[in-house]
Amino acid sequence: SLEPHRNKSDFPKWESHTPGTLTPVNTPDVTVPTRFIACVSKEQSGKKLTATFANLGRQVEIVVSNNLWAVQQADVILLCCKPQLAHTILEEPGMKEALDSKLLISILAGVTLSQLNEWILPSTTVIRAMPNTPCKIREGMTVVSPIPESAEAERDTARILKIFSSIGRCRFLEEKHFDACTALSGSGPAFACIFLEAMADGGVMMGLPRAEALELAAQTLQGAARMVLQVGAHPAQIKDAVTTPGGCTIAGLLALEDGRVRSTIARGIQIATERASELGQPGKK
Ligand SMILES: NC(=O)C1=CN([C@@H]2O[C@H](COP(=O)(O)OP(=O)(O)OC[C@H]3O[C@@H](n4cnc5c(N)ncnc54)[C@H](OP(=O)(O)O)[C@@H]3O)[C@@H](O)[C@H]2O)C=CC1
Ligand SMILES: O=C(O)[C@@H]1CCC=N1
Repeated sequence: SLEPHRNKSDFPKWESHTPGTLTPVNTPDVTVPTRFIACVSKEQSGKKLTATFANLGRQVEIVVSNNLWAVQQADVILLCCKPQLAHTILEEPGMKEALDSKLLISILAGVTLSQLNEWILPSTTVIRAMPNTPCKIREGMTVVSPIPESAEAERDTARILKIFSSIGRCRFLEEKHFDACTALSGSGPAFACIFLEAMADGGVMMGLPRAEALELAAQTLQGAARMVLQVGAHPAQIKDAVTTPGGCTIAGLLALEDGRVRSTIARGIQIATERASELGQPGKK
């Protein structure tokens, strides 16, 4: 059994919106997008995306080098370019007007709301979102900045939840936390995969075939993570429940601690946060 490490009242309350949170309704829902347009700058990228969406059986219009036209067609615009390109794209002649009274969602690391607001009209609602790559399999984690108060706030909230809770968990957090979120959940899949690969390498070192070692490592990390998210167990409880006195788990844990595994991982998040804060900032590469 999992012995309690903390008071019940201390347990984290998962307030994220998850797939399935939003129940389908019979009446047509204006917050559900019905038309999708994807913009790229290179012909080659356009061809690649056309093939990708055709394989997925998805109806997406691909537009090459014509962002203005695409924005004119849209109610909700997702800005997904490299951080240093935002300024150029948003300041294209006619873009401000095309964005007038619309919802602009930026997933750009580092680029602040105050920067974005300088490049658009006050009538455009702009929010930040920080998704991660597991969104591709609807297991993403997206953090969204608070919706500014306005007459359209309720509709915008519904639209945002429709988009991001359909591809994983989605929660609102103040913008001041965005660089840390960028590091923790945005870059996190890369950090988790380093750990996953290292676990598999250990198995291979001890004679396990590579494919099986990877499967064991991936399912074990997924299982442990789900115990935290679904059961509400504290990570320390999960650790202690596996750790037989004098057994092999404690032997492995001590070897990991000798390698300063915790501070190394936590410092990785710290450094990535610091780097995220530089992205898209003037004078920084
Ligand atoms: N990678 C991740 O896990 C995450 C990334 N982000 C953020 O997402 C953004 C994109 O990152 P990433 O996906 O890695 O970058 P990519 O370079 O893979 O994607 C950028 C996309 O923008 C398109 N693009 C570039 N210039 C223009 C332009 N002038 N007009 C229209 N489209 C253009 C590119 O098309 P083309 O090839 O034709 O130029 C490409 O499809 C960054 O701001 C990053 O901070 C946020 C969360 C997670
Ligand atoms: O590495 C990056 O800059 C982006 C932001 C979050 C994940 N990847």
